[in-house]
Amino acid sequence: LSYQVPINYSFMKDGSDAPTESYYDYIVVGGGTTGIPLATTLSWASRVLVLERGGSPYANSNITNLSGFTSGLCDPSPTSPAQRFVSEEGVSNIRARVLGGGTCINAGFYSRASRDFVAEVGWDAALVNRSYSWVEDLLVQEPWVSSPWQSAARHGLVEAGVTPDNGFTNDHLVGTKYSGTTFDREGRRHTAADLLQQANPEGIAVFLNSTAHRILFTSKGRSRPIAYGVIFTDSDGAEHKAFLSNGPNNEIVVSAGTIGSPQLLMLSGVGPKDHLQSLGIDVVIDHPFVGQGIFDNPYNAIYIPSPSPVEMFIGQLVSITAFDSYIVPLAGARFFTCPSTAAEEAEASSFRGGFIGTKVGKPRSRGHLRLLDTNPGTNPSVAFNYYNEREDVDTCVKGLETIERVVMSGAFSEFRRSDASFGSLLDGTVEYLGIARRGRPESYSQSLEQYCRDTVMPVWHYHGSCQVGRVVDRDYRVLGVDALRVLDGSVFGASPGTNPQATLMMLGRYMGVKMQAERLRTEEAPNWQHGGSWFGSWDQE
Ligand SMILES: Cc1cc2nc3c(=O)[nH]c(=O)nc-3n(C[C@H](O)[C@H](O)[C@H](O)COP(=O)(O)OP(=O)(O)OC[C@H]3O[C@@H](n4cnc5c(N)ncnc54)[C@H](O)[C@@H]3O)c2cc1C
Repeated sequence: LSYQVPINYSFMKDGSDAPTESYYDYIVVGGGTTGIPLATTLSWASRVLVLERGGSPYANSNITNLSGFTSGLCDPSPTSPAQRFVSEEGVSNIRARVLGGGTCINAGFYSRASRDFVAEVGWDAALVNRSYSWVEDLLVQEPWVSSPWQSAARHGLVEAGVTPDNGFTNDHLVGTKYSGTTFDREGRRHTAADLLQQANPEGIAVFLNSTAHRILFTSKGRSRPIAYGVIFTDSDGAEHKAFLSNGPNNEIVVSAGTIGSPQLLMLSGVGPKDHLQSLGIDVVIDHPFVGQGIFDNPYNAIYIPSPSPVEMFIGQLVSITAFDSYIVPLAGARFFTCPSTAAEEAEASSFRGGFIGTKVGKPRSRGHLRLLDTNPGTNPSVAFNYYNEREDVDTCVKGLETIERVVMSGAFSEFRRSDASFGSLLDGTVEYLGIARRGRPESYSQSLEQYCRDTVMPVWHYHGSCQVGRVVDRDYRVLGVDALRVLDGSVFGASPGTNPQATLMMLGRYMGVKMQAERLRTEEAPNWQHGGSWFGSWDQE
């Protein structure tokens, strides 16, 4: 792959250049982590349209360079690739809005799902391995030891008992490990959008700044509704319609992410009947579980000011404990808060220190998502119900106890002030995060449970709003309707055991291979003959 920026794919256009009406074999809504490898793969035997509400990642240095990571997350503009939302419990969160989706704004940590997870969801293990390898060959870099802080954290984790030391592996293993990263040694980010270099340019169209408003269904002469098109608007607000060509295998695939996919289903009349009717949405099918059961991995970090300078470090080192928590060190930048004054900016640039956080690996707490209005640009209202379940709190507390052993280890002593007790670090983190202290304990060291609840933040790995068995079947087809699938992080009923980007890119490739094989089995030749396509008009340019 080439990593020159900006990449201008011949098939990537602004939505304002889209025809008013056009026809495809597949319409993929959401050019993100899962949607791009899917569309890229399908483009070799079909005509595929990708609709992405965000812009191109290639001209934005906050995306393309590691040094822009925190600035990118703090960009509050209406077109920011990192769209913010606040959950019903008041916890600030982020969703992607850019071609490449979450891979353009994430921390780059790359780790395969556990073998148990692959077996539980019933995937073909050989194809899973081939699909992971496809992604890894194209995007994933081996980690490297870049700083003494990183090295001290690693040895501290082993000293704290998170063993064995597994060295470098992309596999999900209990112990401490380095994993792959989508940043290279020059700090350049490699994203799912780069996978489009593998697409067949004749078989794919990508429209940017194109927001899907509604999936069109018909029940005419049928026992159940079938999806046949998508209405979308470009950045000027002009409306376009994309339709499926005739063909038994042609489908719409919603890959708009854990927030965007249930939102689009509901806007299209697929969701809990009472909720849709309360917003005046015509019900296509009563689907009570759309948006229900959403979850996020709660994460609690501890800020450790350092007496020595610290280089920026994210997303390569992790400890996976036997009690299913993830201990994640990050350093060298002011993570988790966005400077809003000149003084805070100055402080951010002179930042010295790091964070060690604990994430509940398999959260039990479940929440819900509901629409606030019928505008696809409005963030739905989401409750994750962090720490509603006792087991999640217990896992957090055990994680904090592990972090205490890391911070107080001999290996880590160079990066901890000599007078710092664990309790003072907990209280210092509460100050750093700007949490009001009314009703809080004298010191959080006396109540780790309360620390878990008071300082919970997301680690942006939410899933579960269109779960297999409740909203989609095991092939990700939406139950009760035809020609419609959902494929992205929303379909998981449980966490893949690790950070999801590896498994979602793998899943896009995996399903692309399977869907293409199904098509080729039932058709004699690639389906190039359908009428009314945009290909004609582009060929004339
Ligand atoms: C800040 C941050 C850090 C993270 N760090 C890591 C990490 O280090 N490692 C890791 O493995 N994971 C990480 N993650 C999580 C991971 O990136 C996400 O889980 C993953 O990218 C989600 O993939 P997806 O395909 O479900 O959705 P996305 O990649 O979000 O794709 C959905 C796409 O659909 C588009 N869309 C939505 N609605 C519409 C619509 N109506 N019309 C058209 N387009 C639409 C969106 O703009 C988006 O591009 C992180 C996430 C964030 C936000």
